[in-house]
Amino acid sequence: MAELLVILPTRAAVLLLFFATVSGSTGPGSRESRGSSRIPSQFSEEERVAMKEALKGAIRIPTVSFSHEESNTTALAEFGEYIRKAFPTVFHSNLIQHEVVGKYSHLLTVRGSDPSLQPYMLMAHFDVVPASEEGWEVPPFSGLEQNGFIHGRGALDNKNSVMAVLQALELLLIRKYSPKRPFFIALGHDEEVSGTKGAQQISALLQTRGVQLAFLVDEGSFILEDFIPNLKKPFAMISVTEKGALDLMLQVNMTPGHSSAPPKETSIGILSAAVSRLEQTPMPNMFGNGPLKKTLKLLANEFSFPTNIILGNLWLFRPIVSRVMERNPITNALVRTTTALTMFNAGIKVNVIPPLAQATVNFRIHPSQTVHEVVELVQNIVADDRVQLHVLRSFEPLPVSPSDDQAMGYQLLQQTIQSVFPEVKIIVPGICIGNTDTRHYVNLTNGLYRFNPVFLKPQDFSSVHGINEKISVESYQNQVKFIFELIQNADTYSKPVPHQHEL
Ligand SMILES: CCCCCCCC/C=C\CCCCCCCC(=O)N[C@@H](Cc1c[nH]c2ccccc12)C(=O)O
Ligand SMILES: [Zn+2]
Ligand SMILES: [Zn+2]
Repeated sequence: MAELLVILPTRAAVLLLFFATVSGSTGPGSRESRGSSRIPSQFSEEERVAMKEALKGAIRIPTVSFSHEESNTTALAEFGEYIRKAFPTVFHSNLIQHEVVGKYSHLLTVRGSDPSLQPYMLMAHFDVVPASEEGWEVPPFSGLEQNGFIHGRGALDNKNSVMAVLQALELLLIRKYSPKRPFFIALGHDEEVSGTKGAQQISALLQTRGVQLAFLVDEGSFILEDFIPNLKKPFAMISVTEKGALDLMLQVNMTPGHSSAPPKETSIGILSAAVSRLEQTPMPNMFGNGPLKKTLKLLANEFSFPTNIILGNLWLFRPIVSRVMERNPITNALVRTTTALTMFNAGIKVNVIPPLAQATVNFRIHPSQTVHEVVELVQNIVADDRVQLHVLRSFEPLPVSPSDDQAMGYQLLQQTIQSVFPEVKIIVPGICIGNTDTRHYVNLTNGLYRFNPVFLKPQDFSSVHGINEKISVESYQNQVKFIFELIQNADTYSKPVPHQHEL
């Protein structure tokens, strides 16, 4: 029953017709169709060159999201034209319905030859954060290839995924592959400014159509290398949850006056003390709650003595492990709600005691806390009635998606990682410390997975939203290979028989 594509009556006719109709030469019944027989993920030299050139072209379009109100809309529209030209087979296929949503985002509905199978969704976004040329080895929107790397803003976040998904589908269709399981491709244009015009609208549209997804895959985690001292082997982390967020504005209003006779305390002084208290008082360490325990348990075997024993016996060593994790900013973000002072505004003239001081603090909420709990903690830490708190935006941490042997999305990712990256022996569930468009789809599925099939080192992580963002040509080609295999694996997936427990 769960395998059924659930569609509400309103749009049922249109969508069922689209999913079910077998038409043209690419239909599963036709002689030309490859049906769901396995196609090897081998690409010619010409195809490999075309792949990387297509990514370079995508990077050259400066699809920058500056703020909620401001983005480079000319570039966003150009990007839409670009993908249509780069992937003609996808955009002309009668298996695929293409819709532009929220002016610039793209939703592709890929018909499966077996519409009774529950669809899944592949997600990515093509807007990027701004990049000035300062500090870059090559201009950020040049898409230049140097020493085997394609450079530029979006190379890792997240034009690589947009292009890899479309590229893999293009190559499958060229080989006459006809997917069995229906799926969606959702390409957002405003993820960097929270996805309300893109992903949120796509999600609303799919909800009106009554779509329920088996699972979805978005950005948000990688195959990590050198992130943990003493763990030399790379490990794939599939994020099964994501932190919540709270943007809190702290404000102090005081009577303005002449700076020659200042009061004992000013709005700036009061606010500075408040935000300093927040910075100096970290939110509670929540280690031991949530999926991190499973992550560490799976990683434990990969360490040598005594770390393997320590991580394998958290019931005993929990206090030590949680303290060690606090020392590094990334692992610290995994164990608690983080507090980041990101904006501060006050003062109008050098000789005026300012009436107003404002600071904005960005909290990323640990999966075992709520927005309300964090606001209460902030009130207690600030402990000053003169400091007003205004919630600018908030959302709760995302639910934890299943990672057991019955979880189709997780199992498919795991299986595909094992076949495309045989050198990666460790695959663990994890927490995404940043936010993604995934959260707009919580009503559509409980299988929300964040994973990019790309190797990432700490210095690469710094390049995301930083300088010298780049991806190796080999890495990108493997990403295409991964999607190429994932789509086929989704077509041959069968639920494992649950373990029989002996009486
Ligand atoms: C023991 C295990 C060690 C594990 C190490 C973990 C390493 C972390 C590696 C990768 C982390 C990837 C982070 C993904 C970031 C997600 C995308 C992003 O940057 N989003 C932005 C913008 C954004 C999108 N929606 C919202 C909503 C609210 C605020 C901001 C955003 C972001 O999170 O700021
Ligand atoms: Zn991103
Ligand atoms: Zn980003």
